[in-house]
Amino acid sequence: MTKVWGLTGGIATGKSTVSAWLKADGIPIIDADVIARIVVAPGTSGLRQIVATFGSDYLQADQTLNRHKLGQLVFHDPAELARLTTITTPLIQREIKRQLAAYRAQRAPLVVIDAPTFFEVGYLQSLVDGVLVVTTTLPRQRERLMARDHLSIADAQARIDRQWPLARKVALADVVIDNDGDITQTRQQVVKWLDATKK
Ligand SMILES: CC(C)(COP(=O)(O)OP(=O)(O)OC[C@H]1O[C@@H](n2cnc3c(N)ncnc32)[C@H](O)[C@@H]1O)[C@@H](O)C(=O)NCCC(=O)NCCS
Ligand SMILES: Nc1ncnc2c1ncn2[C@@H]1O[C@H](COP(=O)(O)OP(=O)(O)OP(=O)(O)O)[C@@H](O)[C@H]1O
Repeated sequence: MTKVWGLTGGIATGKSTVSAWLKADGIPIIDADVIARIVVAPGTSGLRQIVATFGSDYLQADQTLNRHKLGQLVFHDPAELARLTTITTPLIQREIKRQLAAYRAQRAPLVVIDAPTFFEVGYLQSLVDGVLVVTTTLPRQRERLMARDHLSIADAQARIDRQWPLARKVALADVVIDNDGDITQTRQQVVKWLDATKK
């Protein structure tokens, strides 16, 4: 039986940091952010639908999606974000389920689904045995997001505001990973969870 765990948190709270450790430990990761890129690659119906909805201004010269420009639009306007996710969510959902079925067929003992909007999309909770939520304080989250993505405070806050508050996600967690401190403390919490889950 394959055990399936969700891995989520807020933007820049440390999901990728945690999932990189799990991957290094040989655990298969289904990464929703990676899938979100694949389903809008050149030649896909996802990209065609985005162009039909938002216009060809959102394509770069090489015909790939101008992610920065689309991000500036949708992260500042919930209605525009909803128009985008109406296109992307079903495509991402199909690919997550396809990858999960493949790992189950291989009898992988443990699979992790890493998704920033794990709870927001609604369908993922029914696929997993438990959910890990990586959290930090809001000032730390904003500071890390600004530094990593070279964003202004307003742009960082707009992205944070497009997701559920961290407290709401923490309330739904089976296990909380507190990533407010030193990275080694976070690592210890992940190792503890992994040891318990592998048993
Ligand atoms: C708007 C887009 C083009 C911006 O691309 P960009 O390369 O700048 O950012 P990237 O995709 O790496 O996302 C960065 C972070 O933004 C946050 N984010 C992305 N999509 C969403 C969303 N729909 N709602 C809230 N936050 C989101 C996540 O925390 C994510 O880790 C892109 O985020 C996108 O296509 N989003 C819609 C797809 C989606 O819902 N992805 C989440 C999968 S669960
Ligand atoms: N404990 C920590 N101490 C200092 N910096 C950290 C810590 N944890 C993560 N970071 C840094 O904070 C930034 C955000 O972390 P990470 O990219 O893992 O977040 P994420 O949750 O995957 O974000 P996203 O939702 O955008 O995918 C990165 O630059 C990372 O190196």
